[in-house]
Amino acid sequence: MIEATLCFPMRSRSDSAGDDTAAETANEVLLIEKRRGLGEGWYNGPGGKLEGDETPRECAVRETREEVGLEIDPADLEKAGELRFLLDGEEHTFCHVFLTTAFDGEPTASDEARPEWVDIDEVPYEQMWEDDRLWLPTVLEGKSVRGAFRFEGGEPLDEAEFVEYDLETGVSFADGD
Ligand SMILES: Nc1nc2c([nH]c(=O)n2[C@H]2C[C@H](O)[C@@H](COP(=O)(O)OP(=O)(O)OP(=O)(O)O)O2)c(=O)[nH]1
Repeated sequence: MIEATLCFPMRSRSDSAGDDTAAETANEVLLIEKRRGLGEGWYNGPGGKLEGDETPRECAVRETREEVGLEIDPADLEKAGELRFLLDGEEHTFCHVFLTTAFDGEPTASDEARPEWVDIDEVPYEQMWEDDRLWLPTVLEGKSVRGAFRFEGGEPLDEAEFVEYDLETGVSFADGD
């Protein structure tokens, strides 16, 4: 099973750079248009698969740096979700979702990603993974989620059919990840 992360930097519209604005007042989220790999051509948060023995937080920090050039202190990531993606009845990917309002730098495009600040009421769900509309609005409101999403039809996951899901909100997570 693949272990992966997603990171959603947030800011309030009036900010020109990241600061420690409370998540409750943030009304824009940094999405990327993914330029290659799984989910190519769709919007998502920065993120990717864990490498070596890194923790999910370390992975989210590294992927956000590599994809859009923002620097984040791992302690400033707020765990917001745990998502299980199942393909044809088998565990395929376990994804840790983080939010942050504290980061340094300006989002910059890379080979992998084109970053774009988006109003949280204008997230382009029609150009995203089909399940995202079910859990991302809750996450962007500052509530935690735990979900399982079933796909069928074989690899790759982004061409499989999304068939059903379970979702809990307002959950808590074990320390450390
Ligand atoms: N928003 C969202 N993200 C998803 C879903 N399913 C899924 O795997 N992801 C995320 C988890 C990872 O952050 C990302 C896939 O990892 P990745 O970006 O490293 O994949 P890749 O094939 O490009 O891998 P790589 O060659 O760059 O290592 O997609 C989904 O249903 N919704």
